[in-house]
Amino acid sequence: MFPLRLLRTARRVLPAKSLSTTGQLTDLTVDNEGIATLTLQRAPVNSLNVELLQELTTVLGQVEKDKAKGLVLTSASPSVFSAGLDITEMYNPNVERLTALWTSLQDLWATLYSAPYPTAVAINGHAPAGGCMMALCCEYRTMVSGRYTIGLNETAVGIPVPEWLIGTMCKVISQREAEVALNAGLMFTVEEALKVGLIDETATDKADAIEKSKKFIKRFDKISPIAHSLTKQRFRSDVLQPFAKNREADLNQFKYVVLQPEVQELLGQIIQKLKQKKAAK
Ligand SMILES: CCCCCCCCCC/C=C/CC(=O)SCCNC(=O)CCNC(=O)[C@H](O)C(C)(C)COP(=O)(O)OP(=O)(O)OC[C@H]1O[C@@H](n2cnc3c(N)ncnc32)[C@H](O)[C@@H]1OP(=O)(O)O
Repeated sequence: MFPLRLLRTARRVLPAKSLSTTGQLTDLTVDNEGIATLTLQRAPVNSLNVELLQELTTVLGQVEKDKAKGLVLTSASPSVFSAGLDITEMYNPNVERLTALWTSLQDLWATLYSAPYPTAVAINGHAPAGGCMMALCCEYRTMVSGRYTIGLNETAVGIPVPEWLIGTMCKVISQREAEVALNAGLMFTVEEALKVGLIDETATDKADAIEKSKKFIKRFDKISPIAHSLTKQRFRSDVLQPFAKNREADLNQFKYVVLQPEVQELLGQIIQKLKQKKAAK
């Protein structure tokens, strides 16, 4: 049996104002054609803390409930799509908050990856780690050309990449390219990302990236929502199903790894480096 939420029967085209909301950390607008644009706006770099993760998952639920035609994800920052998990949430953490951080990340991944509506991302800047994760969940990736990087650099910050994220990456680029990149925490330039298929096309600026993303969503105008959502589900179920069974173990592994003294030391060094970089600007 398929989960009920995947049986998406109809898309509604509502006037822009009826669906738009502005949270503290995100902004949701819906255009006249019913395409939702969700903008990350946690300055300065959209790092994912508990509140942003939870707000994103709530807004995605709203997009589904309101039967938007599709979703474009982007960022309000001029140069960063998202810097990934908020590193300060993992450094000397309160264990309850660390649990909430990982559970909220799991919820966001599962909700976005299994979204029954078409999804595209306009990556308008750097997208390391959790930023890349959100982009990988979408069905189409457009990235603004420039000196930006994208990739899963978790190992570089001391975090082993979980199986569900490896699975998500291997659905997009070849297993060989993924293994080489993830084992060493390598980041891709925009050109490299295009070459390996991590992004689908480049854009000249954010407006162009959003336009290209919307063009992708419009491909589904003549496709039955049930046909789309169930086919998408079938492509992704081999990653989603084991994840659902192993959530608790995944959480425990994350907490165990993050609380190791050597990982704490590494996270402290990264925070220091980011501070020094800022001071040198
Ligand atoms: C087996 C199971 C267990 C394992 C589970 C792991 C699974 C992984 C799944 C997904 C999760 C991933 C983990 C992560 O996401 S870790 C985060 C990794 N992120 C990074 O390494 C990015 C670090 N940041 C940068 O490289 C750069 O900031 C940037 C994004 C390239 C932007 O550069 P820019 O020059 O524009 O900006 P600054 O560097 O000056 O930064 C501006 C301020 O923002 C602060 N900052 C930056 N990044 C973060 C961050 N990730 N968290 C918190 N804060 C961040 C920076 O310190 C500056 O702050 P300031 O203004 O107060 O000085």
